[in-house]
Amino acid sequence: MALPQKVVLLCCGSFNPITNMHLRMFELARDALDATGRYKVVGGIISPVNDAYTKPSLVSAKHRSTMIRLALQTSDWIKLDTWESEQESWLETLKVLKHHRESIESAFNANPPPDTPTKKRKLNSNMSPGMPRIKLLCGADLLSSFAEPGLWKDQDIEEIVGKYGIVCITRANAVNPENFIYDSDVLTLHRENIHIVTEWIHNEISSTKIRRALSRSKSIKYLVQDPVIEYIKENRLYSKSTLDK
Ligand SMILES: Nc1ncnc2c1ncn2[C@@H]1O[C@H](COP(=O)(O)OP(=O)(O)OP(=O)(O)O)[C@@H](O)[C@H]1O
Ligand SMILES: NC(=O)c1ccc[n+]([C@@H]2O[C@H](COP(=O)(O)O)[C@@H](O)[C@H]2O)c1
Repeated sequence: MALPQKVVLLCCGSFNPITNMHLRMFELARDALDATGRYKVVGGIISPVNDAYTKPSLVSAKHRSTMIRLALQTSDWIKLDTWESEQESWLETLKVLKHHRESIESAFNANPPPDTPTKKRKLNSNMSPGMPRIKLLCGADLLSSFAEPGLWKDQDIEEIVGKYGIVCITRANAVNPENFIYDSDVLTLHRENIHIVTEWIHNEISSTKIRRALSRSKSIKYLVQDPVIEYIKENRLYSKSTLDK
């Protein structure tokens, strides 16, 4: 039987702030992919969006990254990567995927596992059987944003789904990903590259609701990691007065 394909999951987003659901997405995705026997998830990357994304109430990437780092203290396989947020401007998600693919390939080629045949090492790195592949991890709302006019380039969607693949977690109040894929020719064409993972423990955790609770001085305990809550308090993030500014 063929060895499972190694996979690194990349989740791009605002993380404003990071919630327990962001962390749970990685666990759900790893369980589901590993269970297929075709994949083995070997890593996870969280890439906070650049400040130039200019979403209302987006706190600085410095704060968002620090909160991610604090939240990841309990994970031994998900890592923060600040490359995207350190760029001069906002970057399309396809470019972020490409950057991480290239980093994984150069790390692999610099230090290939001892059992990789020398010939394979010299070939196009994608050909190496042990080379981890990167997939985009997202919620169903991000998948459905593909249909928002002008938001994503058609060729970016085609390359993301055709060349990389998507792991999509179902989300309360978001579209049913199966229906959404059916409505799209390009997503249907690459259906085998889209892994839908059902979150059976329905919840409505979102960063928007966390910010709203904070602005009303309501507790967010058990929805966000404790060190993140401490950091938010210390830096007075998302209070009514700071959000109004
Ligand atoms: N509860 C959730 N269920 C499934 N996916 C989620 C959930 N929360 C966030 N995600 C996914 O995590 C990724 C990053 O999300 P993001 O940081 O934009 O969080 P968000 O909660 O959607 O933010 P906001 O409420 O500020 O728009 C996206 O792909 C999003 O779909
Ligand atoms: N064209 C694109 O590549 C494109 C468009 C919209 C959002 N995104 C990304 O999606 C992620 C989530 O964005 P939201 O927080 O707006 O849901 C961000 O990382 C953002 O950069 C990418």
